[in-house]
Amino acid sequence: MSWFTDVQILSLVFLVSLVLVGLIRRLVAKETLPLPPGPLRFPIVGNALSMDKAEPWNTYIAWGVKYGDIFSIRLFNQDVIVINSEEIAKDLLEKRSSNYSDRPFLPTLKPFGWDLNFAFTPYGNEWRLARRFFHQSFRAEAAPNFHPVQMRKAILMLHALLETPQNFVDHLTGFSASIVMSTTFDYDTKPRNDPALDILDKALLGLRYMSPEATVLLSAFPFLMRLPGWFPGAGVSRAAASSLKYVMESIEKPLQYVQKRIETGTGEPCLVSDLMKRKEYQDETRRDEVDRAIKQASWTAFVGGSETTSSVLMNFVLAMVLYPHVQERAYAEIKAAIGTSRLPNHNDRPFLPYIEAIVRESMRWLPIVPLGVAHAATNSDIYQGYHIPKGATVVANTWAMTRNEAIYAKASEFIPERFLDEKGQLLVADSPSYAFGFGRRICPGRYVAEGSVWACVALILTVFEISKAKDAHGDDIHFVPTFTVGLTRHPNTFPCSFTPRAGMNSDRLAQLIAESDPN
Ligand code: HEM
Repeated sequence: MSWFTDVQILSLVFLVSLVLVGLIRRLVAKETLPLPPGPLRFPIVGNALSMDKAEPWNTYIAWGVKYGDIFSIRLFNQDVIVINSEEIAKDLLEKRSSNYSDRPFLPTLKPFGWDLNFAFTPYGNEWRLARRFFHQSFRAEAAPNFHPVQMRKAILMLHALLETPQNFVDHLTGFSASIVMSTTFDYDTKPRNDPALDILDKALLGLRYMSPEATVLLSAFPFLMRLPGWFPGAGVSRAAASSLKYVMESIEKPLQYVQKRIETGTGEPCLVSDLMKRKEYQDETRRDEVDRAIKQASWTAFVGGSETTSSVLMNFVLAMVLYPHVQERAYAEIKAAIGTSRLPNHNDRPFLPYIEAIVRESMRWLPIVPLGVAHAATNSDIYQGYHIPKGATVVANTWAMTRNEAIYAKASEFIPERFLDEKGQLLVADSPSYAFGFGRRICPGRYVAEGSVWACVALILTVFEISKAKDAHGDDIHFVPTFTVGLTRHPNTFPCSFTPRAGMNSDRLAQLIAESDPN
């Protein structure tokens, strides 16, 4: 007896044909649809030579005005889709995140040792495991666990600022790194010349080679990466060799430190010790995979947590120098909400909306990752009638989003009031989340980052007035801010003065600390 009747077989064939025809049509349509519009491409180089090398986001804004909020360019052999609006970024990177969570290939990644940073790992199982390990310590619900260490380190930073205010950059970077070192490795950094941070500083030099814009030439001519160090023009391969050495050192040494403390039973819980005690780590068959994921989770926390937080804090200090009136309103709010007999802590956060607005504006005003971290399309796609090719690099231009005058009037100015209503209350619950990226790749360190920035901003505003530094004649030193170049951006050091508020000195600070809740 036959299982199917002829009619059923015919219907099945018909259905399968329909699906196949549909698929072929879609494929053909995708291939024949145009790419998003964009500037004229030159042979071989495409648009690579038409961009502002130091600040490509400005070129992207100018092209966006001409071609729209989504446009395409070509950098040598790479299609790049640039998005200048938050709405389109959300449409693609969030609503279609299963297709837009990959990372573009960077020829520098492995040679520089940066493949152990899971922020650049391709979308897949390796990335999933490292992100899951990271998430267990840094997820939103765990953020309050960081409050005591954030306050402790912020208070140490106040002492350091009282002692040597001229070294404020060191104190801000030291504060940011010490929080991550403590929570990731249970390691207390030294106030000066900490060996772990010194090595990290050297390893971080490789970060400037980790963006599609910075590596266009190397993607097109990979042999440049393989030139021997002595060869003229082999700067990149020399930089790669040095980066690899420091990256490996900055990964291995802290892990050995934790391992030793576990063996001697002396350590406090931290991300790495928790991970090393997991069942997966004990499973010999998975040891290599889990070992690598621990390295990725901890090194990415180390890297992601140090430079980012301190960059936002540098923006904050610069804003206080250039917009001094903001401090008066902030201090008045602190005095009115909690008085002058103790320091603010995270429990006061809901009652200090202006401080919150300053934190948000410090992230928006000069975004520290102006082009985010580039995503890549896993498969080809159609959006607004345009073809987005498989493998295309997708860049969300955060800088452009912060400069949207329809949302942020006088966008290039530092105006915390833009986040408040006429009664001084916060307009929306969240900060501009696009500063932390999009979709499945959104920054998983954002909760701890916001808590650290908040602690530092609130405490500095309570204890100090920040102003322009004075020259020998007592006149203000004027300066034009300059900024670092690379994937992340923050002000280079600038002259400024931290003056303790009336009656503030080490004794008074000690008294305030004694009266304060450590959380
Ligand atoms: C205010 C400070 C920070 C800003 C503005 C920031 C911003 C970003 C951005 C834009 C991305 C790329 C997101 C995307 O691909 O769409 C990112 C990724 C990431 N950030 Fe942050 N970040 C900050 C602080 C931190 C901190 C403190 C940590 C660690 C404790 C951290 C860890 C990471 C990690 C692990 C990734 C990679 C995520 C992935 O690829 O799956 N970040 N961050």
